[in-house]
This record gives sequence, structure tokens and C-alpha cells, in this order.
Amino acid sequence: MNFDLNEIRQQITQVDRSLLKLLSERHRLALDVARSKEITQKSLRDVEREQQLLRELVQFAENHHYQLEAQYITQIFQRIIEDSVLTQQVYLQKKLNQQREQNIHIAFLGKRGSYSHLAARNYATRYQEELVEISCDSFSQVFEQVQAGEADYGILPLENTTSGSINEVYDLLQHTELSLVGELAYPIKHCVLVNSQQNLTEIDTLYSHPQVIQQCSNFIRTLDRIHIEYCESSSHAMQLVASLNKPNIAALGNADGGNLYGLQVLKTDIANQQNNITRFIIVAKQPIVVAPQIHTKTLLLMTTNKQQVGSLVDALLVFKKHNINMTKLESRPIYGQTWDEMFYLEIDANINNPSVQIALEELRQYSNYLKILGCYPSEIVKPVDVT
Ligand SMILES: O=C(O)C(=O)C[C@]1(C(=O)O)C=C[C@@H](O)C=C1
Repeated sequence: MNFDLNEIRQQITQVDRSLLKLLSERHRLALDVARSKEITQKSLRDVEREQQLLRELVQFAENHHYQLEAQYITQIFQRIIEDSVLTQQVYLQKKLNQQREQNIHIAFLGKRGSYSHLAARNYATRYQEELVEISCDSFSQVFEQVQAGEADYGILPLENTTSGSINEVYDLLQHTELSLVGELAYPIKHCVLVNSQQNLTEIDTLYSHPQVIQQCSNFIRTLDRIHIEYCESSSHAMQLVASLNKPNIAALGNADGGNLYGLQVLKTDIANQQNNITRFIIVAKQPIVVAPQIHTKTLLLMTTNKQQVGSLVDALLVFKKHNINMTKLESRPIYGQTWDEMFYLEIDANINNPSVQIALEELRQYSNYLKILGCYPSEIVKPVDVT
């Protein structure tokens, strides 16, 4: 037995490198699968294959007395499969939409280090593009930058697992000519960020964006006599706190962003809900075509005939009749039309599918107004159930 820590660490490093090499090999095989499915048109996701694979791996580990928990094995391989599905999606989408840009200009809210900036970085990395950052002061400016052709894409938060829908973005979607071309789920991990290691009790003022304050309300309530300063974004808050450099102030933001401004983490994981995820949408001037093999979502904007009893129910029954799953229903007031409402419906459907087109035609009978805001690959890969 060898108990020399340095030597053990060297062995761990070697094992980790071997794991990386194997992961990269598997990643390459996912591309081969994508090429095969490009020809056969087979669906990217095969739930039965995934379940079989996961069960076999757990059994294999058990037979070989690897002493690894079934849940551990399942979680790791679910993450690997997620990468495989997203890799295949990117391959098919890039080919279908003939994306050739070397770099992509993405407009986002806030400065460097904002969650929107970090999500934009993720999106560019996923599509293997160089990101050119276009920082904006408001959500409407994000739309304007894309509309004006200054940015190829705009990235906007649409909903959060803790604070719900972001109404301002929904309202802006009512008036845009842009199309939704993608989505991205980004885990939000809020921290208290300060200039130097001080005590939490010394802090009397917190700077952040209203959404962040709302998402951390339980933690904030535990603080005595705290004053809140609302900022345009969490990155504005981080920059301000860094420049003011006072011991009694802190920003609520993310650790990576704080690092960019030289701030230190005083406390992590302060959000009300542990599983705090924001779903971002990506908008562009032109709609995209989504490969039929990909799990696709479509966002619709609709008003129903209020004079007709049960018109919304009738509209929704169209989806049931055509076996289309609805993933979200949101309503927002229509500006200038008291008590009238605009409905946002998100469905698991590709508008190029003829049966979906028939369903949408039928839907028109129950709506005064119907607009397709966009059809895009779902980038949220739900893990299969293996229980
Ligand atoms: O085997 C396939 O069809 C794949 O696409 C590969 C893979 C995997 O990575 O193992 C990924 C997605 C499918 O749902 C099943 C398995």
C-alpha cells in the first residue's frame, strides 16, 4: 500500500486524463451517430436505448464489484448522454442551416459577467463559434441590436425556476419581428460578493437586479436592517460595488462575474430554491429550419374570441386531438385593450411537420390572431427514468 499523497495524486491525474480521452472518444462517436441519423432520419433521442444502456452499466459495475453506487453511475451517464444528444443536434442544425460564420455577435443584457453574458458564452461554445459580445442596457435594446443587424443573435431570459416568467421579455415578444431560434437552460448560483473578506453583519446595503433580489428573498430576510439598491443588472451591481470599494456594501451576483471585477465570494448558494435555473431564448432576424430528428419546440402567440364561450378550451383541445404536448401556457395583458389577453403557447412540435401544420390551421378557427414566434431545437435534454 502506498500512502504518499503526492504519488496518489499523480495516479489520480493519470486516471482523470484517461477518462478525458475516453470521453472525447465517445463525443466523436456521437458525431458518427449524427451522420448516420442524417441519412436514416432516425430520431436523435432513443429513450429505450438509453434505459437499456444505463441498466446494463449499473449491472456491469455490480457484476465486476466496482463498488460504485447505481445512482452515481446513472447520473454521470445521463450527463454524458445529454452531451451526446446536444452534439448531434448542433451537427444537424449547422448543416441544415448552413451556418458558416467564424464568429457570432450576441447581444445580451448587462455587462461582462452578467448571467445573460455567461449564457451567451455557453451558447457560442455549444455551436463552436467565437463570441463577439454586445452588451446592452435593457431587454428592448437587445431586440433593437438584432433588428438593426448589429448582432446576429439576442439572448434573453424567459423564465426562472424560482421567480417564474419574465414578463418584460414576454411583452417585448408581442411586438417583435424577430424569430426564436433557440433556447438554453443556465443554472443560476447567486452569491454575496464583497471587496475584501468582511463579516456579513458589517453589510448594510445590497446591490443587484430586482430578479436576483426576488430569488434570494429568504436569505435577505435573515439580514438585519438591510437596504436594497436596485441595479439594471447583476453585473452593473458587481461593477458598482467594486468601484465604490466600501466595507458595508455587497453585490448579489455570480462567482465567475464577481471574479471579473475582483470581488470575493462571502457566501454562496443564497437563492430560495436550490435548483435555480433560468431558461434563456435566442432570437434572430431569420427563422431557422429544425431537422425532423430533433426534439423541437414552437412558441405561438394567440388571442381567442372572447365573445365565444370556452374559446381557449376549444383552442387547447386542438393540441390534444393532434397528440401535441403543450409545455407552457402564459397570458399577458394587451396594452391599450383593458382585460384583453394575449396567450403564449409553447408546444413540442416542428412546424415543418405536415400534421402540425394541419393542427395550426385548425387552431386558427378558434383564434382572432395567431403568430408563430419561432420553431427551435429544444436544448433541454430531460434524463430518462430508469427506476
Ligand atoms: O444510440 C443512439 O441512437 C444515440 O444517439 C447515442 C445515445 C448515446 O449517447 O448513448 C444518445 C442519444 C440516444 O437517445 C441514445 C443513445
